[in-house]
Amino acid sequence: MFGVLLVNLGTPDAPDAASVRRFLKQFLSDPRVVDLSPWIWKPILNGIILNTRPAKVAKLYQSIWWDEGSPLMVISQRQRDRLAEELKSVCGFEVPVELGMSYGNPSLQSGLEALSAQGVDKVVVLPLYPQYSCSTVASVFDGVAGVLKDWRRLPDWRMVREYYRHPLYIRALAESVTRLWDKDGKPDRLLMSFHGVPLRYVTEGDPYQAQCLETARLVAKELGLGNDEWQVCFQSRFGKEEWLTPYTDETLESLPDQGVKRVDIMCPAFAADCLETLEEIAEGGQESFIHAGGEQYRVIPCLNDDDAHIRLLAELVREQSLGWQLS
Ligand SMILES: C=CC1=C(C)c2cc3[nH]c(cc4nc(cc5[nH]c(cc1n2)c(C)c5CCC(=O)O)C(CCC(=O)O)=C4C)c(C)c3C=C
Ligand SMILES: [Fe+2]
Ligand SMILES: [Fe+2]
Repeated sequence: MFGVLLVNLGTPDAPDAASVRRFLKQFLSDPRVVDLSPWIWKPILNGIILNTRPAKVAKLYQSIWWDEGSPLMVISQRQRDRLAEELKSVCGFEVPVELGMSYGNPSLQSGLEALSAQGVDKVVVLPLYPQYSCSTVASVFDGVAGVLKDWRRLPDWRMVREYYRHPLYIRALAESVTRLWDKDGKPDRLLMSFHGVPLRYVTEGDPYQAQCLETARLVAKELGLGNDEWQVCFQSRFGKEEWLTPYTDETLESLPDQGVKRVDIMCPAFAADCLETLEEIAEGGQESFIHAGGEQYRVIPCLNDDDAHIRLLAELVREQSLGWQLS
């Protein structure tokens, strides 16, 4: 029987310093995320970051936390449930879909074990990262392989590596924009803000930046935008190294002086709204832009559990499972 492991990054169990610390420790100890030599990185992580950052970041999580839990978790659960419904109606039989997070709970291990317990021996692993990066998708690969290395009977498994130019993805993003524009009009500029990575990862071969630029170009084309009507930037810089530029915060601060007073911003690298979109972009970004003289700042939600997004995810599963005898 075939099933789906839906994967995202993960999030703390609660918006308090202890939970955030536990989450950050696991996340930031992954050499795919921070690739510095452990001799250099471990003392910085354990001595400085894990002593200062959790309390600060816990406050940020508190500002976006929902009654049901962390937005990323709540939305991921809805995506899981809706994808299972969609696959049932497309395939005509039940397809188990489980959630597994790269860091925190539910883990990749619990997701894979839950699938196995339902008799699944063919697994499509679907990381919810449209653009491939070594810091995200490759870490999912490591995580899944790390679980399976202890199993006697391996499932057949395939992983969606990327979907940055899938027509259904591009269309879903474009429709999320036109929904706003048809109702409330166009801005001066559409910003597409992608999560950043250290520039060095890209110079060493990570195709992430090129894939982000291609996603943005295709969305702009789908929307029929001229060159001065849209722009790409990169958010969530971490640490001292140079990351992909232009940085989102600096871009927002510079636009009003260039006469761009009304901005719409979307985050195509995030399949679900989370701390990085609800706090950094929706709260922090708005403040930077208005403070710099901007007049109108609108945030376009992530695709979350939109119908068009769920149809895309089902199609990715279908394409990945072609050639399997499904039942
Ligand atoms: C340390 C380096 C980091 C890299 C490289 C990185 C890449 C990366 N991350 C996402 C998606 C998400 N990141 C999220 C939170 C988050 N990211 C980092 C650091 C790196 N990310 C940190 C330290 C944190 C935690 C918060 C903080 O301390 O600032 C999240 C949100 C999780 C949530 O709970 O809401 C997501 C999603 C992508 C797509 C990516 C590379 C392409
Ligand atoms: Fe991140
Ligand atoms: Fe951040």
